[in-house]
Amino acid sequence: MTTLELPDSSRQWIVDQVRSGREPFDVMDAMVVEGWQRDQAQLAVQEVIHGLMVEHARANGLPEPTPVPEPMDRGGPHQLDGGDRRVAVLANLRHPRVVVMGGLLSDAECDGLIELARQRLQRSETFLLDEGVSQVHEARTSEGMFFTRGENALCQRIETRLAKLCAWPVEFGEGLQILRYGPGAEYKPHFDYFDPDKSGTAGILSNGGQRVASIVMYLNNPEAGGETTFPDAGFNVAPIKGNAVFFSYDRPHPMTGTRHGGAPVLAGEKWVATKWLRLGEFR
Ligand SMILES: O=C(O)CCC(=O)C(=O)O
Ligand SMILES: [Fe+2]
Repeated sequence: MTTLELPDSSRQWIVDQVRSGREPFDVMDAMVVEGWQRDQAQLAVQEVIHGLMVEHARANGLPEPTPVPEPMDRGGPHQLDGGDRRVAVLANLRHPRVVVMGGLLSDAECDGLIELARQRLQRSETFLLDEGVSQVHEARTSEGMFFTRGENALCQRIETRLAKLCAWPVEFGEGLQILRYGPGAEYKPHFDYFDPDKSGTAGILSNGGQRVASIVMYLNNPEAGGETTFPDAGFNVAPIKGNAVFFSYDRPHPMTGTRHGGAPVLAGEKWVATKWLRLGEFR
């Protein structure tokens, strides 16, 4: 993070605004009215908020926050710039940090991913970080497969779009994962980051570092069920073909509120593509 020569009085004013619950964008607007350049106001607010978060983490024995992808910096309040496609903002939650996106993928792209994945599906496994192995687990009753990053033209196009939308380098992303849930299948609530206390985690982190964001893209319309749930927030996202849910987590800790699951499919089937973004380059 760049460090600004911020006068103590300005810093204190921003701290007071943020502590009083004012939204960061409103604070920036007020600074612009006072004559600040918008990009300088943004840097100042970001820096002050980051400082407050580090202070809070140190005081409470929590992991310190890392940078995370932020789609809402990429357009206006309703439309995001995906480069080759405009993507709608359908809902936008600050905590947990969730953005529900409309029309991220075209119908043809959804169908294309399903067709490419169908022959390669296997019962999904869960990585058991204590044992350092991946195993079939009752918490996860879907079937799935992984593409490698940039494996084909369709993956490349979608990965380029996601990188643009999230302002996060393509090289920091894992390959797309495709999941199919049949009737009754589900993915019980979990966190997508790797638990720092588990013995298998260090090995995983040596390539790419922590996961910091997930994008779950819906590839079809299940007849009933199959929502993505955020039980700690009481927030559910309907699986609608072409839409997606983005969420970020600035540290591997439940305080991010990003525990989520795939609710049981009640009728029909559910297909999703999941993209995980890492803190660094993933090879
Ligand atoms: O299927 C869903 O709605 C969620 C998928 C998920 O949590 C994951 O792929 O990590
Ligand atoms: Fe997940």
